Amino acid sequence: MDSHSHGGAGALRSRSSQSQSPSHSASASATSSIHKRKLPPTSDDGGHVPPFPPSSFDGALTSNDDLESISARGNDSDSDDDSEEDAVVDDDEEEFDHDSSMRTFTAARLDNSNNNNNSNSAPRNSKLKSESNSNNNNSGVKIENSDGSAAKDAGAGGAAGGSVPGIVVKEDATMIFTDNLQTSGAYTAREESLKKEEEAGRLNFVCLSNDGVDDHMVWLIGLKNIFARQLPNMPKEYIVRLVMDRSHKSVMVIRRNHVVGGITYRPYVNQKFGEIAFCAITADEQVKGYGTRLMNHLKQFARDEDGLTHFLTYADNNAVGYFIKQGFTKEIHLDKDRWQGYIKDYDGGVLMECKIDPKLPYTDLSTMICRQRQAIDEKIRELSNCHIVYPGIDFQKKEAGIPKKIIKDIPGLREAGWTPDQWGHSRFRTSSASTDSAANQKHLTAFMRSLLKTMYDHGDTWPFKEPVDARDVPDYYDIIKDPMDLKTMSKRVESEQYYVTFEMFVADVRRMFSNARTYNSPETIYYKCSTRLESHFQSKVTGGLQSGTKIQ
Ligand SMILES: CC(=O)SCCNC(=O)CCNC(=O)[C@H](O)C(C)(C)COP(=O)(O)OP(=O)(O)OC[C@H]1O[C@@H](n2cnc3c(N)ncnc32)[C@H](O)[C@@H]1OP(=O)(O)O
Repeated sequence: MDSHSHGGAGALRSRSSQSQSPSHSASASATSSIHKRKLPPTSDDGGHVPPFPPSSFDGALTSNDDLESISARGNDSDSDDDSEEDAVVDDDEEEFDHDSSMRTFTAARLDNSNNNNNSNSAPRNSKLKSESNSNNNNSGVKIENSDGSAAKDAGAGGAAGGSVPGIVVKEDATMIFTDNLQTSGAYTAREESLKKEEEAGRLNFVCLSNDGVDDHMVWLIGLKNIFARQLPNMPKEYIVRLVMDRSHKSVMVIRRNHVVGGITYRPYVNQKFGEIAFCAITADEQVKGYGTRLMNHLKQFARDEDGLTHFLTYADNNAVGYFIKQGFTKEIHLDKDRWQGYIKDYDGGVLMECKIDPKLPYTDLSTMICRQRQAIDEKIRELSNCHIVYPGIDFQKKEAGIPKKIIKDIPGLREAGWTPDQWGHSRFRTSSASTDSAANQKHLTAFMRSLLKTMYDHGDTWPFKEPVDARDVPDYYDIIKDPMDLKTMSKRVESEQYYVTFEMFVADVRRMFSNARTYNSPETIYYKCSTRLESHFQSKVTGGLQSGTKIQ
């Protein structure tokens, strides 16, 4: 990138819109002296300026200077620069003054410059973040049948959810992805709603160049005004010149016959790439999805009408994020022979490239994404039952979190892949399959006692025998909020009342080991002891269960 310096402050301008930082401005320039566009010898304009202004606008805009002369004037001084600009865009300034959206932007910009002298990208980004977050939150809505009862078949691999009373199956994927945009992601939702606006005729995307048609000229001037406001460091003459240059085209968002924003680009048809010169959305319509939809229309148009395969642009530093989201990269893969010497260089910007896909339905991406999500959802349904919602259990508790009655089966547990041989997750039963709960408790206590003994006998037990003494380890209880040790567990076992299920006992053992690994780092002896003792415990549980006591 060229980084020539310029004599006068008035010359130091870039396309940069939002960054008001003096340092940024001082390094940023897009005046003709660094504007290195090299017109291709075979170019349709052949290097000469297209007729401008069009006949219908005679007198409205009077300057059609070439860029070199703009640069020369721009270099003079601030006041020169201003007066020159005024001479060129006097009439347009009128429009600015009457454009409330522009006033809003100016106010916002002043606010920003008060709050943040270097760049307003931070507040801008936080706004973007919060918007997208709120959208994302919406997308977390759980979809179930509205009546909560009409369960549907779970699909190929699914359980027979439809026939089980009380089971709720999430709504059909088609419904989720086409009728409920909240679940479809912020991008798709925005694209879809703008598409609907287009279909209803309230929004239009048009691609025009300076063709002399009155309506088109009004729109082009509206777009030029937006660029001039949104890219304040760009010389206004330069904007006028490119927007009205007949070798450039502009894709515009038109709402209620007013321009909301647009992109001006120059198609290099022979080289099959386009150069995006300017891109902006009017201030009070930004971050509503127009920029994305505009880019999608541009890509579709440039591919289908101009036969382009790539776009290049010098993205302003503070707009790089936007361009990345539109598929642009900083790596330029396009053969240099195709573009070097053709496009304009800008300071304060990053050269970025976007490959235009030959097949993608750019203006209907939302439908494509919805279908992809639907296909993935269907695949997940084939492999899992996670869309089936079971009614749950009536888990009545006494004080100590102990079930009043034994729960025979938890709905959905077996369907989720649970098998009775998974230790630690089952109710304790002796092999005698006694239904006498007192006898069961006795067997359970004996089994737990034997497990504690085998741990006590193990050589790695010493760190776990007693509760950790806070005098020895002052911060232990700051970090470990739920301590456990073998002595405490022994007391609980001997009470013959605490551990009424084997899971409760196993939970305490696991907590004791996980505490040790939370507080201590892996290379410590405590950590290693916990790992070894736990595996010893596990093997004893398995062995004990196999030899007479079983859980189910
Ligand atoms: C080549 C050049 O012209 S470079 C100069 C680019 N133009 C400007 O900087 C002028 C001021 N800015 C604008 O006019 C607009 O904000 C544009 C054109 C950059 C973007 O248009 P918008 O309508 O605001 O974009 P849209 O609402 O579609 O946002 C698309 C995504 O880009 C993000 N985005 C928009 N602007 C920016 C930005 N400046 N930086 C980072 N991300 C951005 C949005 O948050 C959104 O992200 P999400 O999909 O994750 O929610």
